[in-house]
Amino acid sequence: MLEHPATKYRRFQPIQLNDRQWPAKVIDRAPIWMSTDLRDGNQALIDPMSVETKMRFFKALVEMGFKEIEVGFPSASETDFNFVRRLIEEAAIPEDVTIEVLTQARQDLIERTVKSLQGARRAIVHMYNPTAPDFRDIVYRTDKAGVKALAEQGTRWIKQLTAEQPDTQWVYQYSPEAFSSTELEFAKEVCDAVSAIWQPTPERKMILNLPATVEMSTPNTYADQIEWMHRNLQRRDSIVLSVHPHNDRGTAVAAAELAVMAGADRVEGCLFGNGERTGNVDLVTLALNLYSQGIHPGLDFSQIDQVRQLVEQSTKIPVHPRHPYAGELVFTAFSGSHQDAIKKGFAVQDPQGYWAVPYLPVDPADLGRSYDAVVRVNSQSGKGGVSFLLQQQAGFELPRRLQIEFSKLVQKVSDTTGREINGAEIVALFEQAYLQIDAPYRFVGSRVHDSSAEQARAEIELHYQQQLLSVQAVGTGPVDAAAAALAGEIAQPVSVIDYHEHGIGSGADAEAVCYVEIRIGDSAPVFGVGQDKNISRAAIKAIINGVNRHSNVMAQAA
Ligand SMILES: CC(=O)SCCNC(=O)CCNC(=O)[C@H](O)C(C)(C)COP(=O)(O)OP(=O)(O)OC[C@H]1O[C@@H](n2cnc3c(N)ncnc32)[C@H](O)[C@@H]1OP(=O)(O)O
Ligand SMILES: CC(C)C(=O)C(=O)O
Repeated sequence: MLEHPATKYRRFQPIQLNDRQWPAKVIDRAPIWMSTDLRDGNQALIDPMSVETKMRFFKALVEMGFKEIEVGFPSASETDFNFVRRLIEEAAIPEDVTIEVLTQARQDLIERTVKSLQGARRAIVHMYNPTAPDFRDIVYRTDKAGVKALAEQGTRWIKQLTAEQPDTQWVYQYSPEAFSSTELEFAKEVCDAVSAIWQPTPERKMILNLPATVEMSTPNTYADQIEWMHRNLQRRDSIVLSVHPHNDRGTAVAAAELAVMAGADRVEGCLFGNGERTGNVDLVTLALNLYSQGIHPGLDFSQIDQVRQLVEQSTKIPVHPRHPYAGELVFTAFSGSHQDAIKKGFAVQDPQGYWAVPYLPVDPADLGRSYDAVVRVNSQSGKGGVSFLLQQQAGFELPRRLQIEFSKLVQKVSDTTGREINGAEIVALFEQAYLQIDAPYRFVGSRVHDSSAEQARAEIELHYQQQLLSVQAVGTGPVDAAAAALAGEIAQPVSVIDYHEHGIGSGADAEAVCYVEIRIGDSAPVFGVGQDKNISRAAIKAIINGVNRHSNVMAQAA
């Protein structure tokens, strides 16, 4: 890299628009969307789409709700020409959808373009020519007058040729290519000259599309340019003002949003930002940004994974796992504090109320994404994530101190293996550590007699060192009685510090789970967990489990 990049790169000059209005504007409805996936997106692919792929993509765009779809550049290739013909001949274009095609301002190309549209009910013919100084000097070796004359001439050709096919309802779109690096006064002069020839009316509007063909400035500058055109263009009431941002600086979404605040009625772009170089503006992000503000975008992304698959298969370009709203990882938290907040958010989320789950800007379910991937556990995770998965996968709702203890175990495994621990593995670890412990004592059976409101007698049968034992005691309830019975057996006091229970499942499959924290003698407290269809048996199993775990800890320490 250069030490002094200013010797090579010129700074983009800001626009003098001191009374700009757009910063105070709020977007309160969706713009008109135009998908150019099948044109700008397609022209940027290593392998452009076949007719079949385009057809599948077109149908999916229609299902998503797009009403304007640029389907190709029919004068460029047989594939594009044939695709347009097929759409028309197979009547594949719904009544409320308008197809659009692109052409250069060249007579032969315009003729072929208009020909491709024969029989269309309604069509947008989109003509472009570059207007910026670099293009004038380097590519066209002409001056402003030459560029303007080309735009005017091309418009006349289109007007004349489309008039010969009066059964089609024609809409004309003009783009001063490289608008955002064109002198504003000159861009307006060319656009005004074009609209003067086409003569749009408020009832039969034309589209003026102002592209950031290469994104050159911060989005506020693009917004200034759009507001200036919006305020100064002639025949504004007969014009649909459209924007077409590219993403060279990575700010196309912001540029499009500010441009809508600045007066744009319409946005052209591609799904997930496919398109030339760094891509066109991403229409999925734009639409879902609106959705997350409570504004319906008029596009349906309720099966976002299917949309992503369609785009990946058609373009052969993967969508980044961190792509807003659609990436594989964007509704996933690995880190402990995020998981903790998400878990608490889900616990209090009112299904009918405003969405307020921390770290999740929208409800994944609205986009057809499951909650399964919301929390994933690795060495960066804490108790919140571990207990969330344990609850989600197996229904266990651990008390807080047990969450802390168990998450340390999971973290140790994750640290040692150096990888993610999935939900099934977490459940297996939990069962191994807390449920599948039946030595030295194995529960065989139990009976609890409530002798009075304050007293219960627990009789417990146990298997111990290949013998069947029977222990019994009286306590204030089944838990207290079971603790006393086990205390007698191991000849040490067993005190219950904490007790929790809950149900898992429903109907005939319902089970109770009990968690006890017990202290045996003066040693450190241990947890015991018991699960059974009968709640008293679940509590007794939890005490036995705690005694076993204590005994195993002591054996390991010895
Ligand atoms: C910003 C954008 O995305 S614009 C869309 C770009 N998309 C595409 O180019 C994809 C489809 N294009 C193609 O397949 C080809 O370019 C074709 C078939 C349309 C034309 O191919 P060719 O005739 O071989 O010419 P090529 O594309 O090289 O065009 C260059 C010539 O067209 C002229 N030209 C380029 N754009 C335009 C335009 N918008 N209006 C008028 N003339 C133009 C150039 O000045 C150049 O003229 P020259 O030969 O006199 O120097
Ligand atoms: C044809 C125009 C709108 C274009 O694709 C661009 O400028 O990027």
